[in-house]
Amino acid sequence: MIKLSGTSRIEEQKLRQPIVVVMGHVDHGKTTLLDKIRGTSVAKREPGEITQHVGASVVPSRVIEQLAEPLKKIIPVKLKIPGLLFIDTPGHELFMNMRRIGGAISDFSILVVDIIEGFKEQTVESLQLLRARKVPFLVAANKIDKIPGWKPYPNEAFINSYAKQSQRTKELLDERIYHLMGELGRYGFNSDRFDRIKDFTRTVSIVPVSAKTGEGIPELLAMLAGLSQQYLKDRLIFTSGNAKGVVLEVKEMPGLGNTIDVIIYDGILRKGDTIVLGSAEGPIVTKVRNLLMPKPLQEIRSPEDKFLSVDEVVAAVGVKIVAPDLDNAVAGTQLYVANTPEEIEDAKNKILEELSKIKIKTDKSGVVAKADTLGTLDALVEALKRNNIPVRIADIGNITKRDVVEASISKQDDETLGVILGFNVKVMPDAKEEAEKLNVKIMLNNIIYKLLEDYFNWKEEVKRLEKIKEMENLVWPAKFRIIPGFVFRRSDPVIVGIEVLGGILKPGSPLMDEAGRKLGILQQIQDKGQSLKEAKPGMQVAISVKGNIMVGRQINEGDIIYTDVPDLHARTFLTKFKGDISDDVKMVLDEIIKIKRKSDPLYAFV
Ligand SMILES: Nc1nc2c(ncn2[C@@H]2O[C@H](COP(=O)(O)OP(=O)(O)OP(=O)(O)O)[C@@H](O)[C@H]2O)c(=O)[nH]1
Repeated sequence: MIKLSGTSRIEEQKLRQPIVVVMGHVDHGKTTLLDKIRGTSVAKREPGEITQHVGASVVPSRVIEQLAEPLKKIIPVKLKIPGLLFIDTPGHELFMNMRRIGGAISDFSILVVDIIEGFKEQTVESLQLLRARKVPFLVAANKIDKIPGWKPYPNEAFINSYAKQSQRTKELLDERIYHLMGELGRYGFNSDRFDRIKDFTRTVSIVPVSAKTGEGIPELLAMLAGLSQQYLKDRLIFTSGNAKGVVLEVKEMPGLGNTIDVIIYDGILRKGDTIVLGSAEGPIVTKVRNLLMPKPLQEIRSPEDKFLSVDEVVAAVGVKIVAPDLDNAVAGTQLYVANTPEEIEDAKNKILEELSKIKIKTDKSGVVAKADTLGTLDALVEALKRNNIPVRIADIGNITKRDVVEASISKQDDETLGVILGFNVKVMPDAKEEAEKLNVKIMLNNIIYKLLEDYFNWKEEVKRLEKIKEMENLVWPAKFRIIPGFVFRRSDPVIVGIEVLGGILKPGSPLMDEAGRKLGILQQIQDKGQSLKEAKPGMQVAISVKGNIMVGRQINEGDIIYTDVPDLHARTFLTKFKGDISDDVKMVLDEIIKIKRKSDPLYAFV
């Protein structure tokens, strides 16, 4: 007989498997740890028992109890939960944001931290998500085999292996644990090594493990099972009503069409049930044609023979659903079984509400956020909000021409908002063309914090360029002297040789004398026949000045001349660009202010 974890003896079953999600920084060992855990359950599988689900793996309680045998003092309880269901793909953005009504689908989480590296960006991000979603967690302090001097004892319980290490190695490990405790404390979490904790409701457990050697895996599983059974009882009570779940993935399967991989977190799902779920266009109502579970590896006869058709599954389970009309289904959406017209109506409303909450058009001006699933979109929008980045449009799917047009509207208000941020999506060819035409920036990344980092770097660069442009448009303070004997033309335009004494002299600047009398506009600066964009102190150049002036009348050889900086420009230098101008420019500006205030006491008043 084939026993599906979670589907046998429905009536007697009281608690379902807790759903466990592994989180943590890239390369800290999430995948390796999951592989080790999966390997453990496959190795100790009973004939016919299915531990591999669709998108998830189950470690039966029988296996956990067997592993925890040497740890009786730490985990005294007999397990009542049927096992632990691990979501197979690590990646917190999606799974932490797949929500069931009133919380995350994850019942418990493992935060993997490389014991050598300590906390990193995604560790902190994960902690923030865990706190926001109120998900209980423990810390797997991974890679203990890398502690200097560590002697590995494969698949041993940590406490046994630890006891056999040298004093120095024990101390080094303890130091790293204290360090982790400090880091957790910084984010408001009390924590300790699991075997030193008295009150598990107030203290986060740190379990030292090696995903490579398997050391500590017995404790990790025992702690997960013990803690979730003890503290999440109400949440784990099995109900035999209509199934509720979340869609992990939408997949096209040869011969089956579009199928959905679903984690059912509550109730029973049967062949023939009507299900309601979300698509980018609205709720989908369809009927379950088939339910598929992976066959145990040993029983697969051919590549097409990977699945086993079952009549029903009960929570918690990962299952593949075959049904018509799933083409536009989106990952991350809720799924409800609804078998009466009232239930269907109710489920459709819930889906609509969920979709409208996430597909937001909030801020009038803001960035465009696109993601592949509802869960990732939700996570992206939340991260943007947390960083005070306004969002004009958030939607699921690839980046289209319409998104570019929307971004270009925001760009008119604020250059730094004319941008599209895409998480795990593609850019459609016409969108790419339009983006080039409208000069809209598109950023793609599959890690949220990197996407935000890219955005902030780009924003800084845009601001810097804007500043340069704005500064270029100002009349700069400058002071120069007409060199005696270097008058090339007396009027219309005046052409003379000068020496810059201070500030930065640029073409287009209006000029004045030391008494503040206007002297026309500086047209060109030349040096050895070359036009210059600016001249700095010490340079001797030729300039042409247009206006109603003549050498010998308004100006003379040897005169000191200043640029006539408009009031608004002077004030801009003194405020916005205060930190960007040199002392020399500031000194010349002070002289100009003195001259100007003789006729206008409020000039450059800030
Ligand atoms: N020595 C040692 N190496 C480990 C351990 N766990 C993982 N590694 C190594 O660390 C590297 C990263 O491990 P992964 O499991 O890919 O890390 P991850 O967190 O899943 O990374 P992403 O999936 O890329 O986010 C790999 O080279 C692993 O072999 C461990 O306990 N000890």
